[in-house]
Amino acid sequence: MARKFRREIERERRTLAAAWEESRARVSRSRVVEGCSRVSLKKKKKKSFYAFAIDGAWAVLGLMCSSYGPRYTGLRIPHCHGPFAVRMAHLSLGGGDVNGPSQKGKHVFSKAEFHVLILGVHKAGKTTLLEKVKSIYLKEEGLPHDRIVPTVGLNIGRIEDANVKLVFWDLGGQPGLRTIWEKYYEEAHAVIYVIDSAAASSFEDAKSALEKVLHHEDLQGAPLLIFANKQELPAAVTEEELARHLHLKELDERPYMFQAGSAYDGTGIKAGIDWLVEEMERSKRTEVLMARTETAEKI
Ligand SMILES: Nc1nc2c(ncn2[C@@H]2O[C@H](COP(=O)(O)OP(=O)(O)OP(=O)(O)O)[C@@H](O)[C@H]2O)c(=O)[nH]1
Ligand SMILES: [Mg+2]
Repeated sequence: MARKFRREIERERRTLAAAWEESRARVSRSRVVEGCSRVSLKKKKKKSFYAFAIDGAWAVLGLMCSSYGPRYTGLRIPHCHGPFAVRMAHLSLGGGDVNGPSQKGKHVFSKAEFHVLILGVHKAGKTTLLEKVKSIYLKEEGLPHDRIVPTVGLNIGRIEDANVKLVFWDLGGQPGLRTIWEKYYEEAHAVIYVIDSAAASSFEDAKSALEKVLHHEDLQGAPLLIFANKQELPAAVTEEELARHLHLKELDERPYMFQAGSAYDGTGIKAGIDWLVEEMERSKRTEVLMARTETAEKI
């Protein structure tokens, strides 16, 4: 009886000891888990601190590049202004994608792409101009003049400047083809309107076609470069004379420039494109088109 009683006490003691061991193991296991979570919490805090610091740096850089930077610091960062800066500040201040800083970097460093429409009446020299633009910027031979035929569809040219990508759309200028022009207006950031400065007989047609372009609501605010082409010909009028001939009233509402030049020898092309790029970079229209593209990308 006493032996039986002792065995029961022994069993009870072992059960209690096992329970005690189990509870100790559970506590230490939870400590290990807790320890882990503390470490990952620390890491998380560190990570979010770095993310915050990087975001802050982007914000400062963005604001420095915007119009506020030069105003308050007297420093202007070259080639870093206009919508590019606004975009940088916007992205860095949380307006960008939800995919984190790496995505922001991707957007900030990718070049802005602008679409430029090349319009004008037939034989003004649009396609020859596009070929010259490609040969100047891409440093490769364009099509020889005698192989350029009247345009029926669309010629596309892509070039990259130091800061931007430019996509040119060259359309046919024959009267029956001009109805196609407006299909491209909505997506265009700017227009190059080419005129044969040596063909006075075509000025009236060039003027009325240009007036229609300027009246179209899909092209509101688009910067306009009027390229007075074929300047190397003796009969060519200067850009001032051409401006007098055209006498365009609607021009006051948009950024515009008359540029004399030649698609044959390349004069005036770089100056014209430099002006156009600057105008596109600061244009309200560019901001609107960019916002529209971003929205479309998100959908
Ligand atoms: N002298 C001279 N001729 C030019 C110049 N640019 C173009 N041409 C000539 O003008 C003619 C018409 O040139 P295109 O480039 O085909 O004109 P376009 O405006 O594209 O004509 P469409 O496609 O019909 O609308 C061609 O014979 C060209 O060689 C230039 O700067 N100087
Ligand atoms: Mg053509």
